Amino acid sequence: MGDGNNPRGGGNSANSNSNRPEWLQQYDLIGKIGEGTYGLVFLARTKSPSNRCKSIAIKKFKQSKDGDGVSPTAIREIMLLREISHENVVKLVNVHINHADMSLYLAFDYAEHDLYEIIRHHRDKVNNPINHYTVKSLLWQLLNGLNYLHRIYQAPLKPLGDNGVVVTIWYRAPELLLGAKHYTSAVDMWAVGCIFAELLTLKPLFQGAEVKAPPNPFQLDQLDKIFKVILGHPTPEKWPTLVNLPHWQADVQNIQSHNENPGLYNVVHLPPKSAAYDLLSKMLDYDPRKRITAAQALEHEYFRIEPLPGRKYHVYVTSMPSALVPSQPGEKVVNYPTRPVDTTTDFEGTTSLQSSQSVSSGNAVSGNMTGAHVVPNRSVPRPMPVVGMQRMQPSMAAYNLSAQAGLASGINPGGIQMPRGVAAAHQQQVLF
Ligand SMILES: Nc1ncnc2c1ncn2[C@@H]1O[C@H](COP(=O)(O)OP(=O)(O)OP(=O)(O)O)[C@@H](O)[C@H]1O
Repeated sequence: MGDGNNPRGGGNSANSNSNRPEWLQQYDLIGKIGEGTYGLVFLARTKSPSNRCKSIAIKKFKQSKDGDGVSPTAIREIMLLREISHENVVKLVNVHINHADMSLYLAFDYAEHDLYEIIRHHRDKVNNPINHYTVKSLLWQLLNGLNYLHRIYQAPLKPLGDNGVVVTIWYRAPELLLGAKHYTSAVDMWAVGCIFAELLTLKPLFQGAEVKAPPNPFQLDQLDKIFKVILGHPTPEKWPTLVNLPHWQADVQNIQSHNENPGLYNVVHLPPKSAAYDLLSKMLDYDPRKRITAAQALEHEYFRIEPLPGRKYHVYVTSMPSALVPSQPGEKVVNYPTRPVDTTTDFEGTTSLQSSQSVSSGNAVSGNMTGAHVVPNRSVPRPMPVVGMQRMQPSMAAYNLSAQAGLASGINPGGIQMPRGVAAAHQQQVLF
């Protein structure tokens, strides 16, 4: 891409003869690093003299379904992201529209690691739990970013779409599984609780099997895992609004047939009187109205006792984020793997016929190559996408609230030229 013709500037593209827009020339494309619901994500390096070799994550949005310009989803995300500035939330640094085909590219600060890789490293490679300081630091940073987003994006909360599916099933709050119609900040806190437990045990806490068709929020196996395996089934005494949830009424027999549970503390191997367990159980309170908020969680005793959490992702010591620096002198430094990069895929998602190779993103700046391997296919659910010790994507609630708030007050998303069809789509968004 560097020469405006070749997407990688290194001559190894499958698509070297396509016409590249001028803005692409400020980057060297390294390769594909991920794929989400809304498009592909690439690692690139800036080429400007002041910013030489700064790693950037470029997210290319899929075209809207009708092929009619930039999708309302993308516009919503940009509007939200432009307002966000927080040390624990990944930063949007640039927005580009390729006018030839109206494709949209968002450039973010690059997050070197993610929780999935850290957990996998401990589980599969080193066979050791993550140290308490790191768990606490990751959790604190996650809560700090989330608290910022929840402060910014408050009620009214976004009604869910028809099938209500918004969060990877393993991290989905019970009220959503039982058919709640609104996405709330309490939903995020449930997911944080699940992630906290997973950081402690290196295993997803509630690993239900998802039934995808027909689309339905009611996921019996997931509810089973929560009610039967870990927490016991909820009662209207403890959760009064439970009886109003559509699937509680409809499937009450099915749900209530389970009684036994081993106790959460046994599963996460925490003393029941510990501060860590107290915080975890408050994040996993069935009643969303009683569930601890991000602000309350940050004030919890767990974060006031030793080891105190490392709070800033951008303070690097021996080129590692502070959360990953061991707390005790003499404690072993863990060299976490950096994000794998598929150097064979270009911005069009076209895979070259060249042999597949992977660049350690951590070494990308110095140009080092590692051995050949491709980006692992993460077909199973993984820790909620909002998470990353360096990276946090806003919650869906935040996205949608931003869209509503922004549109209601007439905010233009950063002077972006609106392609055909976007204005009409905007109008539709404010109607729900
Ligand atoms: N700023 C970033 N730095 C490093 N990697 C990133 C960054 N943004 C995204 N990625 C990688 O790209 C993947 C896809 O990101 P994307 O934001 O498109 O989707 P997601 O949030 O993972 O999932 P979904 O959008 O489906 O909820 C991520 O899982 C991550 O591996």
